[in-house]
Amino acid sequence: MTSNIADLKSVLHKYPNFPVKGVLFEDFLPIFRDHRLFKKLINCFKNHSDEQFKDIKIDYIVGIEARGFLFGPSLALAMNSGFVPIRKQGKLPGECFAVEYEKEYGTDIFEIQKGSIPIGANVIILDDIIATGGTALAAFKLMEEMKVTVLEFDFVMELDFLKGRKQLDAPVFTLLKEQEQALATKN
Ligand SMILES: O=P(O)(O)OC[C@H]1O[C@H](OP(=O)(O)OP(=O)(O)O)[C@H](O)[C@@H]1O
Ligand SMILES: Nc1ncnc2[nH]cnc12
Repeated sequence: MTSNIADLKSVLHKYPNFPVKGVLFEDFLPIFRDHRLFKKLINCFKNHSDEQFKDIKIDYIVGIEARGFLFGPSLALAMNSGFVPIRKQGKLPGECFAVEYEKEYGTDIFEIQKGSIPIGANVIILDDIIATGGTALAAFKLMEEMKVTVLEFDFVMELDFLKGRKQLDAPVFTLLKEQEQALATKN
């Protein structure tokens, strides 16, 4: 596991002042350019879930637009779970639950299709990064509307200094912890 983590971390790239001035943008897209790293990413999350939820069926991976869509369906397939998307407003047909939220660099509205997850199902919410936690909290609120159980939030990266996980009322697992980011941003 440790060397897998180091391999995955080695290809991450930071872009200062993107998409707005003052934000240090964490890009995890290079992971997908190498199928071996992509496979490691999926295996690491799957191994974690197998250990963490030995006797619990994870019914659905709920992926957050857009980057949660890049690896959510692959992880769901590996875990024999379904995949359900949370999308930005106006993209999903049919009746939806909606919630407005604030993130590190702006505001948005999320939607999920009513009835896309059965009441009482066990879900994991998946995204690339937790920054302020506004996005993840909005996803959680949608899960409350759907009356499902959030077993965990899973992220690839976390901006510790923004303390986003404090907002969340469910366990948080971050595959690649990024302790050094606070320093990088201040410099
Ligand atoms: O913890 P927060 O401060 O809420 O920020 C985290 C969110 O921001 C990014 O998404 P973004 O809204 O940029 O959308 P995208 O994935 O569609 O580019 C990222 O993929 C997370 O979803
Ligand atoms: N610093 C950051 N890098 C990448 N995605 C983000 N989403 C919110 N903050 C971000």
